[in-house]
Amino acid sequence: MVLAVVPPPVTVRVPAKVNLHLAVGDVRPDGYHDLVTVFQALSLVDEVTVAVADEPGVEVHGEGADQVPTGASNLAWRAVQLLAAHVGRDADDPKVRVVIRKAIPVAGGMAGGSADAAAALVGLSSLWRLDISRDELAELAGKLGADVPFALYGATALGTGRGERIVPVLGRHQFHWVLAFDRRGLSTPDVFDELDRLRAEGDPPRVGEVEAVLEGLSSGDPRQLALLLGNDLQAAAVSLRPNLRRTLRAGVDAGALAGIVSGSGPTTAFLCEDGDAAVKVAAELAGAGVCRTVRVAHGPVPGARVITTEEPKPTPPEVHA
Ligand SMILES: C[C@](O)(CO)[C@H](O)COP(=O)(O)OP(=O)(O)OC[C@H]1O[C@@H](n2ccc(N)nc2=O)[C@H](O)[C@@H]1O
Ligand SMILES: Nc1ncnc2c1ncn2[C@@H]1O[C@H](COP(=O)(O)OP(=O)(O)OP(=O)(O)O)[C@@H](O)[C@H]1O
Repeated sequence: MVLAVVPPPVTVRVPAKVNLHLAVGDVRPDGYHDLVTVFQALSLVDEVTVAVADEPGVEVHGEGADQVPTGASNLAWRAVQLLAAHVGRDADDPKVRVVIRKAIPVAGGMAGGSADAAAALVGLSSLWRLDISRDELAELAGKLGADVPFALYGATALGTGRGERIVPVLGRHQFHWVLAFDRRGLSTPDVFDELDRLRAEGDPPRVGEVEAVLEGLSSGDPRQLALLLGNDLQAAAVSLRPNLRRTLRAGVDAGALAGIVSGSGPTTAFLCEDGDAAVKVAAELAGAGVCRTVRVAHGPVPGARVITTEEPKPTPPEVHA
């Protein structure tokens, strides 16, 4: 008699991102925009478990779970199907169950869905014992979305092309952040469309050169980096959500060194002097009543990686506004 050994489930922890610098070029014929961006992975993480199962599907728990599709459009499920097809398995019946525990806000500009997709790729590579390099996974990741490759690598990185071409940025310094979640999400294509509209009408501000940001990062001085943070999508996000202006002001009034919209928003990210300052800014911002929830995080942290079940999940202090 031959007994089939079912491999144990694999859990992957994967970070959210903030763009320290996001320069957006003109719209391309394929509808995308060329970007030059600096990503940083933060200690705000989703956890994704993949397991062999007769009943395939996706389960979502945690932050914003009710807004996440559990069918074929879930980005983690699309990752399962893409990897299955790539290695010659049955993509329509991959015999996998995916459980997502979310802490990254949905449609928040922090690449939450992209993170889950990257985690599914890493988790399945381990579950199926695939001999596949991170660079080969990154190729597949880029097909799922512009932000997915970065979630594989984490840390701090320069992104070009649609944002999917990643080069690591070396650095030993930790930075401390406060994140303000807005009451509702924003659609990424809507924010890019709004930027095109604003540019057709006038000349919204553009960020400076990326080199200065890379120097600010290597100095390790949050005061220097704070002066260099910039996001071309910020004007568009604020145009669609004028309340973000008040949130950005409230964070700086609370003592943050600088505040920016994270990616396409509406999450706002505040760089702080150190960990203690971040806790103080978070408490004050929560009291200002300008957002739904406030979190403290630090970065850079590693990209998607398999964790052992003993490893406790970091629980960033949560302050309800
Ligand atoms: C805003 C950022 O988060 C910054 O890192 C990303 O550019 C967005 O990355 P993403 O959500 O992974 O984006 P995708 O899922 O690939 O694309 C969603 C939509 O965003 C717009 N999009 C995205 C990336 C890019 N370089 N140009 C774009 O115009 C396009 O309308 C695209 O159809
Ligand atoms: N696993 C997932 N987690 C979150 N959203 C998902 C997922 N799969 C599909 N979605 C859909 O994708 C949409 C965008 O979600 P996501 O949280 O990735 O946005 P985002 O963080 O703003 O993305 P980005 O920063 O990459 O532009 C959601 O509104 C949701 O309907």
